[in-house]
Amino acid sequence: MILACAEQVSRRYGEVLALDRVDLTVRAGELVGLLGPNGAGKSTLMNLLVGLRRPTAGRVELLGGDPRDPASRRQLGVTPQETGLPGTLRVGEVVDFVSAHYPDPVPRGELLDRFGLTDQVRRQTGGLSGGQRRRLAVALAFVGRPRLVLLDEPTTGLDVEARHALWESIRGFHAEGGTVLLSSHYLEEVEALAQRVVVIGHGRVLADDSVAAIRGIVGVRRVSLVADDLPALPGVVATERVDGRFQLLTTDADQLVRDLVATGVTFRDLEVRPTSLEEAFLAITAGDRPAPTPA
Ligand SMILES: Nc1ncnc2c1ncn2[C@@H]1O[C@H](COP(=O)(O)OP(=O)(O)OP(=O)(O)O)[C@@H](O)[C@H]1O
Repeated sequence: MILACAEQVSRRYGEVLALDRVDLTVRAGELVGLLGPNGAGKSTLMNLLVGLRRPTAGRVELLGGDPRDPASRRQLGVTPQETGLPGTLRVGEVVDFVSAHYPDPVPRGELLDRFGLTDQVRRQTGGLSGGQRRRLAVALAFVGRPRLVLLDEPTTGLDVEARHALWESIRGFHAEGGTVLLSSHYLEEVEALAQRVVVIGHGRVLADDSVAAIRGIVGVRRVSLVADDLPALPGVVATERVDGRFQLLTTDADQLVRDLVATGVTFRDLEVRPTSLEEAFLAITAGDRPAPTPA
């Protein structure tokens, strides 16, 4: 059963095409990661799916209806990227306020316990640490026992321990049958939680596949060196020459370096480093673009 979908959705903000003919389907019971660099269009897609904005073109559906219709959002839980909590209200009061909107909310104690906020129940939200505030914002998405939860970069600003605790809560919800769409910059986070990853870059869906398949793509390394010329080498996904340095992208840097040495070509100043997510995807998607002319 499909709980959320976007079909050929585009969204324009003036001159900026934030989403370009995006297709996405989230089925009941899935935990889907939306992965992409800054400005890729993740938040825009989430905002369309929850009815905060309208697509410029294409169609979005949420829980069988139009997301802009409040009835479609009754079984939805959301944590947007930025949340404002009333600073003078206590944590317990905020939870009670949100709970009051639902017929069968998760009991306050249980919710706070699940999100590690039990000791903060009497604290004013204005006095919480950034991480505690974020945990509360995420917890509120779960109050109404939603069928589907959309979390926009839920662990931003959390330290490692808090991040892992939050992952546990999200996993717990999913294990009980809940459906989750969560966005992240971090492959590590998506890997820890999701089975399926949708990669977005420059407003387009670049990949929609299993975590393992995406891992393979993002495992690209950048081997860079200075040389007068280089022969063609196996396993190179993309080659660039910038300021006299060759930049080779490959999924097996060790083998590439062995092959390079075997060619006998003279080179110096060898560097091997991981590519950023953005670089990796640019490289993959630039596959059919001609390499830049040597400087
Ligand atoms: N309200 C807006 N007005 C104008 N441009 C916008 C607006 N919201 C988003 N954009 C632009 O749309 C593009 C996609 O932004 P979006 O926030 O959806 O990306 P994102 O993947 O969520 O990024 P981040 O990871 O930085 O949150 C960006 O170029 C952004 O500047």
